[in-house]
Amino acid sequence: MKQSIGTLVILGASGDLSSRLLLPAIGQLLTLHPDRRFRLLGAGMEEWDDERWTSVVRKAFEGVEAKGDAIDELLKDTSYIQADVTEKDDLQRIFDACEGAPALYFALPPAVAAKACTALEAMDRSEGLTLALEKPFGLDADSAQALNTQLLKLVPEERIHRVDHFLGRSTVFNMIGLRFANSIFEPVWSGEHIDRVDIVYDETLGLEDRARYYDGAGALIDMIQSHLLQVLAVFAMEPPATLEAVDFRDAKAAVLRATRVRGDDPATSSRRARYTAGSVEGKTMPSYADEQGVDPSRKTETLAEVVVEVDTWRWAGVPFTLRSGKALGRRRREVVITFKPARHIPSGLHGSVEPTRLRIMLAPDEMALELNINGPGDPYEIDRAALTAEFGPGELLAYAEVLEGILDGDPTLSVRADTAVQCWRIVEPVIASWKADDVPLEEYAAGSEGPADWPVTP
Ligand SMILES: NC(=O)C1=CN([C@@H]2O[C@H](COP(=O)(O)OP(=O)(O)OC[C@H]3O[C@@H](n4cnc5c(N)ncnc54)[C@H](OP(=O)(O)O)[C@@H]3O)[C@@H](O)[C@H]2O)C=CC1
Ligand SMILES: O=C1O[C@H](COP(=O)(O)O)[C@@H](O)[C@H](O)[C@H]1O
Repeated sequence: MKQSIGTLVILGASGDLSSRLLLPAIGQLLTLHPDRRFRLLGAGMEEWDDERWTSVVRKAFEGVEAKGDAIDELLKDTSYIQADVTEKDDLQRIFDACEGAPALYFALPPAVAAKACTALEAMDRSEGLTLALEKPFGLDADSAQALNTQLLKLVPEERIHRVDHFLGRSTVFNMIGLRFANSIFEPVWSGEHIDRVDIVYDETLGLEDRARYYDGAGALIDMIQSHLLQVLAVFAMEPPATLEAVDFRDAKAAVLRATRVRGDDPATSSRRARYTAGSVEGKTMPSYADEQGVDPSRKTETLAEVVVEVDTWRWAGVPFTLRSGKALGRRRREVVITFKPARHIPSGLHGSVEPTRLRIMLAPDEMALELNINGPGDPYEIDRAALTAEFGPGELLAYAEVLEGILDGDPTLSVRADTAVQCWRIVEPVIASWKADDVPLEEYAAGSEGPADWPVTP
């Protein structure tokens, strides 16, 4: 541990991200790594006082059974500052309450985060200030580039963390171990042997009262532009020499620079849909368009699918389908690698032969290698079998992993400035094509697998 941060400040502390993901992660981190100490400040628009804030923190900690001296100390000393974080004077009050070097975690809608940075520009900033910004980083490639430039006026690059919590998920690193620590996978990890790759993140969750943010984002920006492209980058990278920040982030950046919508044709390489009323896991769900705070005329998609290609020697011609949606009937979070058919199957063998598939599941962390084997009974009959393994959960929650990087000033799991811009560059043609209505907004009933006529992902 080489923690340099004395105070962690959550800006937007009364929001969903803070209570549902950040506070539990802090609780877990301090329980498992009790030698860490820092002050926690919450700042938000809500008229909360210290007591109310502490009860929110305590409840989040209870949810992860957080305990120990570090937890008790944090709870004794944490406080809440009611603030409009786009106002200089309010930010000054926050700095005044910090002990040691502060890290500002922007748990804010992206437009508000950008305004807060503008306010920071005009003030004296605390020594050792670190900034952690959530996805989506900026609103498009130009604004992400402008935000990069603006942030550099505030602090040096090594103290800017562009957070993507999928990089803190243990399975994303499991993919690296599986591929590079075994001699059987890396030799077949290319378009020579792989037919297609599907990165799927289907959620049963609906809007969860997040219309204010989500209705302006939709599934493409909320999930594909950030999380799924990061998973793609880790999956498709060239073998890095080390997993140190410089090698790891270079390798990811090279993949994303070579990635573009398949055939440069978003009209044929993307789909979008929105859920109508239905029932998910026994819970009735209203139509997305009728959810509180939604403006149906924005035509926000709740399910998106984009096919991209990675224009490199290794991956030329392999379609990578990225799909994510909400209110679907089945939670499905996996990377599915479909291998090319066997070159020749001796005549005499019968039964249906499907391609070999490797599934890498993202929570629960598991894998399955689906093979054709001669099953029991008739020795000439081909059957299907799956070799399965559990990776086991990582020690830390994804957000705790990411927070540790921020506290220690380790950028390995944070998204590099150029990469954040590349991710927008990849999806921008899709956004433009959807805006022009070149791709119809289809519908699916909440609780279904998506529009009935969409091809099923393997
Ligand atoms: N929620 C999630 O599951 C995840 C969210 N994220 C990202 O986190 C960010 C925040 O999302 P989320 O928490 O869901 O959004 P919410 O709308 O729930 O929270 C945003 C918070 O910011 C506060 N806020 C808005 N403007 C200001 C301001 N000027 N000064 C101080 N506080 C302000 C809001 O207060 P008020 O309500 O009073 O206006 C609210 O408490 C987004 O970028 C999102 O992409 C990333 C991963 C997961
Ligand atoms: O960033 C986000 O991620 C979550 C999905 O991640 P998980 O780790 O909570 O499964 C998604 O529900 C949310 O819409 C999005 O903003």
